[in-house]
Amino acid sequence: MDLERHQNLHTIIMLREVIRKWWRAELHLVDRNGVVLEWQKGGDIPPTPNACCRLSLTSREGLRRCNQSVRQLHEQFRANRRLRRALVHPCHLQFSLVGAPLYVHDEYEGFLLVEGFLREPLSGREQELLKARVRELQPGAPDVERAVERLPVLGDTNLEKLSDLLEYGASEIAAYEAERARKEERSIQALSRDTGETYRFEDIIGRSGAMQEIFKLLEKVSNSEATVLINGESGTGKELVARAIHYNGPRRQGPFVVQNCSAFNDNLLESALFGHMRGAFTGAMRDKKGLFEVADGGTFFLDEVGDMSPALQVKLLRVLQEGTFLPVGGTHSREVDVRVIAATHKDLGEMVKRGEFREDLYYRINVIRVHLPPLRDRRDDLPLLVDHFLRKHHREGQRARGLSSEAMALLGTYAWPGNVRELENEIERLLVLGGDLELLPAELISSRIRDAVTPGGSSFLTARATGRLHEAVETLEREMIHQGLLRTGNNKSRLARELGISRSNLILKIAKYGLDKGLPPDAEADA
Ligand SMILES: Nc1ncnc2c1ncn2[C@@H]1O[C@H](COP(=O)(O)OP(=O)(O)OP(=O)(O)O)[C@@H](O)[C@H]1O
Repeated sequence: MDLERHQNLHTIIMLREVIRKWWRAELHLVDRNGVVLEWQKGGDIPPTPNACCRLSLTSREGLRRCNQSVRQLHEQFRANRRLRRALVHPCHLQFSLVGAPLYVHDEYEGFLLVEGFLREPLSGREQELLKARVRELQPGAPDVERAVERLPVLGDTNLEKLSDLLEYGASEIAAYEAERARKEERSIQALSRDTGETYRFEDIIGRSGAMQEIFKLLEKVSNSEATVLINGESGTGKELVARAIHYNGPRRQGPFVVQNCSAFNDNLLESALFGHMRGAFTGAMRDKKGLFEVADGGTFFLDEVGDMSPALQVKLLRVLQEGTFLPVGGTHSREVDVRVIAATHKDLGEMVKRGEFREDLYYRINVIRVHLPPLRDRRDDLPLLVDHFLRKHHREGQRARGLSSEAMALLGTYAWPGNVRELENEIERLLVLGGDLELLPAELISSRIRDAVTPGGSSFLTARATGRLHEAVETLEREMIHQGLLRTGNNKSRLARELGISRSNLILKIAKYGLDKGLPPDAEADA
């Protein structure tokens, strides 16, 4: 357990300040072995507000005695797992310690400690005795008189408050660690999905006839080593399908490498694909591996293969036929074992006819063809995809269960030029804007989409004549409040008067619809 990290938690920093200010005492974290984190640093002990403790801790013998007291308290906690409340323990020099045990995932991890306070004021004689003992530890120390005069004294009530604060600090650390574990678990899951499971066929969503045909084909394709050509408009899921083929096939343990052939100019693309030798061109300071070598033993997804220059088409053909290539500036060819999956939104057959794409390469990569239909041709898949993306981009604690029937109808009418990617982005945006709404209303859909479906856009709200009445009423209510907040500059009293409802009712509705984000401050409330 990294207690250093806990030192910097906001709660712990605040607690430390409060304890210093109210009781002139110091908060420490003690680890599961009973070691005070800050006292480990040898002579580098941070200044504690209690000057007597400071003098004691900076002497070897004083530090030993303090450590001993801390260890005794630690032993009590360790020996009894049922002790979950703060305990007070005597220290030397007539001081006391208080500690609250820290349990993370039900394991004892140490305790929060405050040292250096008296339980009762000292009599004159006791003060003299204390001064003498401090001087024994630190002969010649100045200001011992003053240090003893300013000692913090904590009666029962104060000690109770301090104990509560320490227990609160311990519970905050435990909550922080629980949240961290949850996050780690989530990112491990995400990582493991990323290395295979995400790309199961189940993650390709679609039940339309066209998609059913594709699934059948993918089952066969994955188990083979054949080169695949995926055809489809941008955003139809070409890369998703390529990954699924790789991660469901015999090369799943090997790398999956992606390169978009339209992203670079010819020279850069050649060097990216095949690598280069040092000095091959200005700026080539050292040998560099190409992506074909990186993909050795795995799959190389070449996106937009139709944008490759004729010179590179020749090189690609050679890798496909012989498994060899020459790095830029190289004299010896290299050998690789790579499965190629190529993709394009262009009609390669037509390009061959026009002489823009090599015929031999076309036949070499077109062994198996997968055609991904655009979203507008498989609208049956829309509800499934919407549902999938709502789940994919749902944030913890968010209420959104779905889209209102009106919103769904709107999406169903749109032409989706950007295909599934555009739909995914739209759902992600709706989830952000929808705040805590259970059903995401049509009014939140991008104006680009609304205008395309119902030119003029805003007529959508008034034109509505179907669907559930309570949904329609909620949509209208939300819209009126939203517009009103913008119009009045978040003046809730004025808006409540305009709407004919009480201010508190308005505030409740604003919270219900998640409209309180991004508005200017309510000047009246501030006043
Ligand atoms: N059938 C599908 N099921 C689930 N998600 C999909 C589907 N099709 C596409 N997506 C999602 O849409 C987004 C775009 O998909 P992808 O990048 O695979 O498309 P592409 O055809 O390769 O696009 P481009 O040609 O622009 O590179 C990704 O987030 C992908 O997960």
